[in-house]
Amino acid sequence: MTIAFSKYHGLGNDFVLVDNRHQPDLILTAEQAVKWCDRNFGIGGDGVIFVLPGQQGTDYTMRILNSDGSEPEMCGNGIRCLAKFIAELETADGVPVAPPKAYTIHTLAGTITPTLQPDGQVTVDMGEPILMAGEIPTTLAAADERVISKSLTVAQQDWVVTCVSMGNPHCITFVDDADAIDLAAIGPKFEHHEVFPQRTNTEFIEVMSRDYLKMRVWERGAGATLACGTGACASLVAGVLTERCDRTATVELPGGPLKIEWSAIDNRVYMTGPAEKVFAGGME
Ligand SMILES: N[C@@H](CCC[C@H](N)C(=O)O)C(=O)O
Repeated sequence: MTIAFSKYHGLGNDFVLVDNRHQPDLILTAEQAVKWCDRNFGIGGDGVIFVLPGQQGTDYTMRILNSDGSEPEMCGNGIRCLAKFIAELETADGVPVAPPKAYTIHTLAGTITPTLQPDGQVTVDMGEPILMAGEIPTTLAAADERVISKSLTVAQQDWVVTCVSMGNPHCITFVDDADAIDLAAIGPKFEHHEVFPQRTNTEFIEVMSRDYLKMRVWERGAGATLACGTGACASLVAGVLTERCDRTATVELPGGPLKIEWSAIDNRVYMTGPAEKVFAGGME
């Protein structure tokens, strides 16, 4: 059977999008998703994203499989791509889509709301950051304590880390030179460290100014990627918690910049950035 797909990316964090609206179960297995994501033998991507019927009163449900087949709770760049994909599907169904247009999306991290903007960007209400160690999860502190500037030894080096969940776990470390980090060598050691029972995404952040952060990321289940939306949000939160940056900042990733705000009014994090369609096709 041939399954139709569309390929999108958000700042080079690339995904294969699948229309799964007609049934509640995923139409691909984790093994198929791994093959589809293969850059030599498949379509190529950091993950496969499925749009399913809404749950609990939401418009739609998003599920995602990382390129290693594991299922994360949320994906920031992916949900911007998903919003554009939904607009594509609705337009094909004859439903008019006029930005600004918001969709409520059920995810494993709760309800997330992306809004298509008239300029083509997508703003996402990413919800409130989760700061308690037990909920991130990490054993770096007691379950009901925050993990702010804690020492962690990884690969015989001492690091100072702050941990934040945006529905998925992030370990943030501030460094003098983000470009000097050997991601392929150190990233897996953070990802699989015993203090992260569900593994972790890791962000290496260089503070350029109070409103400009430079970030490189090693993603759980996907490795080094060109951008990570939840990671950019978590890093901004970590920057505020450690008094390194303002509540609104640009986070520069290898794939380009994201605008991030952690609102002092409602405690929610807002992310704005692009999402682009690359091509469409069919896969066995
Ligand atoms: N790239 C994504 C995050 C995707 C999930 C991540 N690899 C995980 O396992 O938590 C983003 O833009 O947020």
